[in-house]
Amino acid sequence: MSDSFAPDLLADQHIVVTGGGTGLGRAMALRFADLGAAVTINGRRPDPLAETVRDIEAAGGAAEGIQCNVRDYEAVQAFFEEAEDRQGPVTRLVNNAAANFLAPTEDISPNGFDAIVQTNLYGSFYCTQACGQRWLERDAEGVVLSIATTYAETGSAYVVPSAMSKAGIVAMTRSLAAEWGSEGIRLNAVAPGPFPTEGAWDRLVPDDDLEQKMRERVPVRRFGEPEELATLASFLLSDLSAFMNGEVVTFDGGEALAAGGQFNTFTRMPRRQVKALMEQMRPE
Ligand SMILES: CCCCCCCCC/C=C/C(=O)SCCNC(=O)CCNC(=O)[C@H](O)C(C)(C)COP(=O)(O)OP(=O)(O)OC[C@H]1O[C@@H](n2cnc3c(N)ncnc32)[C@H](O)[C@@H]1OP(=O)(O)O
Ligand SMILES: NC(=O)C1=CN([C@@H]2O[C@H](COP(=O)(O)OP(=O)(O)OC[C@H]3O[C@@H](n4cnc5c(N)ncnc54)[C@H](OP(=O)(O)O)[C@@H]3O)[C@@H](O)[C@H]2O)C=CC1
Repeated sequence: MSDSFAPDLLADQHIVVTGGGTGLGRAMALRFADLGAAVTINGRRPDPLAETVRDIEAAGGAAEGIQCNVRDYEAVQAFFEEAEDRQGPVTRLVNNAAANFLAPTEDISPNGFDAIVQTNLYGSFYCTQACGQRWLERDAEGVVLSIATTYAETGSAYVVPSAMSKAGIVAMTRSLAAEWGSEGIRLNAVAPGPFPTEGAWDRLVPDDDLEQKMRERVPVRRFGEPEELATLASFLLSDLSAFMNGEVVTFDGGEALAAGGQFNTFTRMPRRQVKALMEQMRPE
């Protein structure tokens, strides 16, 4: 996808993307590197990290991949040490790593709840705190962008640990925007609608029929493309958005709003049919 950002929009930045080996994290890492940033990605599996680093380097960018489980506080500390040893001070963080599955809430085990909440909520806090500590100590500015979801606001059936932890990420974003704003540290979040990644689709989309129904929920009648999210994230990490702090940007083709309006269901019928129905109901 082409965009009209200056080619050096993110030059001089060292950007950490958690979970940057796959899906949306990978798309963001590729774009940030293309815009001049040095990128460090993490995740638990070495292969996706190596592949993404290889692709960034092949395109002329600078990237490092470091294995790390963001649920583990000590591992996160060691990750940031290693990232800075390799590519200098980290200046931007994207909290993207996440876990999710569809499950009836009454059936979720303590371990299942932990797997999701510790990755999403604890992992985002550990990484954000590690960056904040460094930036405050150095009197350096910094930006944190967290990937939330639209159901952090509304809640959603069958993904309760994810909804709880993403709501916590939004609360962290808003709280620290106030606490650290005066120190030159900004925090924002993006709430994406559906973006077909292997990680999300394998776990959240049971079959083609449901996929089609999910697509029809989106007013623009399509899913998002990871490159579109990468464009928005580049803007949010750059100085172009310097006055934006504590914001949650919904990026979903209008899906969340459309789900809320009680008569929006009519938009799934042919417009001509809707008009005919409404015409019948007009008083003589
Ligand atoms: C168009 C529409 C889309 C539209 C999309 C709309 C918006 C979606 C918004 C958000 C999207 C995303 O976050 S998408 C991100 C998706 N990506 C990921 O989830 C990547 C990371 N995920 C993972 O690593 C795994 O899937 C996960 C299970 C979470 C963790 O794996 P681990 O190896 O760490 O742990 P495991 O040992 O396998 O499992 C830990 C416990 O969880 C339980 N567990 C595992 N899977 C389970 C399941 N399906 N149901 C119940 N319980 C489960 C196990 O039984 C264990 O409990 P015990 O048996 O008690 O031990
Ligand atoms: N796709 C979508 O429709 C939507 C996605 N989102 C959000 O976008 C983000 C990216 O999701 P998406 O790209 O779709 O899915 P992916 O499954 O591709 O991305 C999740 C990434 O997080 C990494 N990860 C998971 N657990 C850990 C851990 N404990 N430590 C370190 N890394 C971890 C995974 O790597 P590994 O398994 O190797 O550790 C993987 O690279 C997530 O925050 C998700 O909640 C939000 C709304 C919609």
